[in-house]
Amino acid sequence: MTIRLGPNRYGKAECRLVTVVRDGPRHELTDLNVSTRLAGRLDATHLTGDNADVLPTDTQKNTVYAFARDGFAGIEEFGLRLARHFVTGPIDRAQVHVEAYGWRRLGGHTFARAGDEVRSATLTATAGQAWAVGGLHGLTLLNTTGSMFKGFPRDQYTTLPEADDRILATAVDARWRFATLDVDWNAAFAAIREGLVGAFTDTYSRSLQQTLYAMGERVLERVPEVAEVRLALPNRHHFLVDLSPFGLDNPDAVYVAADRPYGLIEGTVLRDDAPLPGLAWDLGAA
Ligand SMILES: O=c1[nH]c(=O)c2[nH]c(=O)[nH]c2[nH]1
Repeated sequence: MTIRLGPNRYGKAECRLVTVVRDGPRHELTDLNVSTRLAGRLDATHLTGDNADVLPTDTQKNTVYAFARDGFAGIEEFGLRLARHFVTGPIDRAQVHVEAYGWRRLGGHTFARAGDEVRSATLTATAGQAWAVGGLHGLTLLNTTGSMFKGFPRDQYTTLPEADDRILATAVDARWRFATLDVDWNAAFAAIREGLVGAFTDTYSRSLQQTLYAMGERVLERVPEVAEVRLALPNRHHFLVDLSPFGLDNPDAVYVAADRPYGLIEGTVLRDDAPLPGLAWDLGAA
């Protein structure tokens, strides 16, 4: 029997980091969660415990804080700078994942945490190349009309009535791959978010699948730097309550907001001429 070391990587997970830019009375706040992952020639530490090639995860954490000292032009730029820094010597691949929690401004120096919405960025570097993936998670959207679901096959297990007008709700989980690193990151994020929300709002939806495609398509139409959009949209079902036991009708007024189970609609929308993803999505095996 032969046993060998398979794919491996290591890093510091979830470095929580808040930055304040104090240019005048109007302060800027960022609230981040940064994770690092390094991979390369790391056989020795696993096989013999020789740590000569192991940059401590504690050092990685300190580097994250030090690199934040002078601010950054978007979390993508911050992650890219860090990922490139970590690629040296035996480390031939590095990935930095940054999550940014939203804060709503209440005043010059006062903020309120803004819901569950999270912006993310995953930056991957090798010695010669780098890739950027952005993301938006936990943005819950709901249309009270403009959505139907009908024409589906029926068999002996089908109970779902056809819906001409239903509530459509989802919590957007989107990631997109940039074709280039020459990007105005914050402007791109704003345009992408607007594209996702705009397409959800505007699309007369015959299925959440159709809405998913429209959302990805809108991003690709509006933001030329994006090559590919991956979406996972939970269908947050809202079922009409049967009020007939109480002698009442229900003119599309009262719904149960179901928790589980939920439909999960997933899909990728991409350009025909999208460059190959390389390590953008996955740091990969050695
Ligand atoms: O938009 C929808 N897509 C489905 O695939 C599906 N399946 C289901 O039960 N309801 C819905 N709604």
